[in-house]
Amino acid sequence: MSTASPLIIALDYASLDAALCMADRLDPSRCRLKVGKELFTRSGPDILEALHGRGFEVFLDLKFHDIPNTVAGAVQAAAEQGVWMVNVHAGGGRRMMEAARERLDRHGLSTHLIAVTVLTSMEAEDLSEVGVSTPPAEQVERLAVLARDSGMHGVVCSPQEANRLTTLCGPDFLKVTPGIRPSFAAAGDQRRVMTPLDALRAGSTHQVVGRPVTQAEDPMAALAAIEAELAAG
Ligand SMILES: O=c1ccn([C@@H]2O[C@H](COP(=O)(O)O)[C@@H](O)[C@H]2O)c(=O)[nH]1
Repeated sequence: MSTASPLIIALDYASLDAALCMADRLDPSRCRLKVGKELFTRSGPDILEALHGRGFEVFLDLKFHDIPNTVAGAVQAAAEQGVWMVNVHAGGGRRMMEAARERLDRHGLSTHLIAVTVLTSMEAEDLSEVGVSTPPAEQVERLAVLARDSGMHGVVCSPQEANRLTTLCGPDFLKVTPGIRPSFAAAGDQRRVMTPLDALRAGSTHQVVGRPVTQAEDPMAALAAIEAELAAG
């Protein structure tokens, strides 16, 4: 089932059972789901089958980053399992991204392919330690333009950069934004954050929300509060 909601709930759980327990409280008409490294490493493709069987569209967030041939094969494997969206690291470069896109096109696979720019947990100091002296917002812009030119359908960025990327890359370019923190939630390890309403107003096309919902005392109440905030926009 497809949904008009911009919300993607991150199922960051250590077991298939725990993830499905949460999925069974959610409704595919109200959100999409994201499967990341921890859950996929524990459960393998079974989790995708289980979520698809429950009617959810799934973002497989494995952030592939390797040589072009390897990434193209991994993206093809993900798309053949029917995921709605898959991603690579833009830092893998133009040839890697082009190879991934070309592989999808060659096999007629319509999965959305996006690229991670700068992780939302990183700030200027973190970038500087890995040899990037450019400020985060500028680095995001550089990688987003490269991603667009390499055939990506959009990027993962912080909502703080969404507005500028709409100007740079066009309104149809997807801005998938983790780093969503409602006023009631702690930032934790995230650094470049925004509230759901501010992210919506900034032009985020999809909002990834994990712990503010999954670790809330009452996850359904937390989700409803986020939906109410978005409805005000
Ligand atoms: O830059 C990025 C890329 C991916 N993520 C993922 O999004 C969720 C966010 O979860 P929260 O609990 O809401 O912080 C998580 O699965 C990350 O792996 C990201 O945060 N930043």
